[in-house]
Amino acid sequence: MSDVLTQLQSRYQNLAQLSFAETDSGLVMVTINNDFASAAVCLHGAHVCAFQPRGQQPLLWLSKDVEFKPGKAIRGGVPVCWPWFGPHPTNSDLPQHGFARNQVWQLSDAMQLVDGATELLLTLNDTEASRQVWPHAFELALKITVAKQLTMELMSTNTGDRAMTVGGALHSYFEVASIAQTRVRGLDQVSYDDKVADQQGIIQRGDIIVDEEVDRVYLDTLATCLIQDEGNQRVIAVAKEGSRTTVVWNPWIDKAAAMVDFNDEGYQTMVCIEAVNAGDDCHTLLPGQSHCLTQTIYLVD
Ligand SMILES: O=P(O)(O)OC[C@H]1O[C@@H](O)[C@H](O)[C@@H](O)[C@@H]1O
Repeated sequence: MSDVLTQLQSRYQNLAQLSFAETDSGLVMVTINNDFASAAVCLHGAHVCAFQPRGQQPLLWLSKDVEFKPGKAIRGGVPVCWPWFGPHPTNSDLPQHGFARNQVWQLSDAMQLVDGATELLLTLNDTEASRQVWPHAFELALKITVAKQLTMELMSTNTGDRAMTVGGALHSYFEVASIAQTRVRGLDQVSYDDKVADQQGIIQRGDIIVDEEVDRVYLDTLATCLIQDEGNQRVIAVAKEGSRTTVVWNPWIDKAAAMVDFNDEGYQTMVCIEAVNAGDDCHTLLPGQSHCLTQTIYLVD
């Protein structure tokens, strides 16, 4: 057992809602169980791997071929993409979706709230290595509240002495019974860039139906999306704040097959709805300033 695991178990021994374990590769996983839901959070990437309201099916999709490896992003759940979304704008040698999802975060605080929900605070600060990739002093904090709904608040703070510009995403993978019986509502009439067709400024007409590879950047939208998961007879709501960009992604057959950590059939039971800061929706923070990107997911009653 690693020192980190022993320390966490001792520090939170009185918080019965939490338990700690390690993957074979040494990543620390926090499991949360309360009256409302269960969840699992990996300290590697501050990655929510699972969320399941009591008596319900899981809301988040995790690849059956997921790899828990130091330095590698976890396939499924909610990767935290930061401080940029997608490829780095000027240097293709830098990692896609930034570096935060490949770092080990600290569990800075955990508590039971008065209503019985659980709150975790995970933090990541700049290091010598991060400053070589991205030359800024920062604190990144992810507050995760596990209740009937799952709320993730990603707070970026400039702790340095010059301006920094942050983009990123809460890149949530949702589980559906069958993508053929799924619709995504909430983006009707919104303009989007289609990364598959390499076309800009297309207008969404009606609901989104995923019957091919979909990789779309919806612009200037604050909308709550509703995933109508007919096969499970449920509707998952995905609400957000601090983001005017929503990405909808499903890799479909060929791209799923090309990813070693994405099981070949997995595209049939998932869709990503991502709360994003990208393009002109990035935020320039002066010293001491912060930006908060929030995503909340829940089942519609
Ligand atoms: O494989 P990654 O780096 O986790 O990215 C997955 C997908 O993430 C989405 O957000 C992008 O729009 C896609 O283009 C990308 O393929």
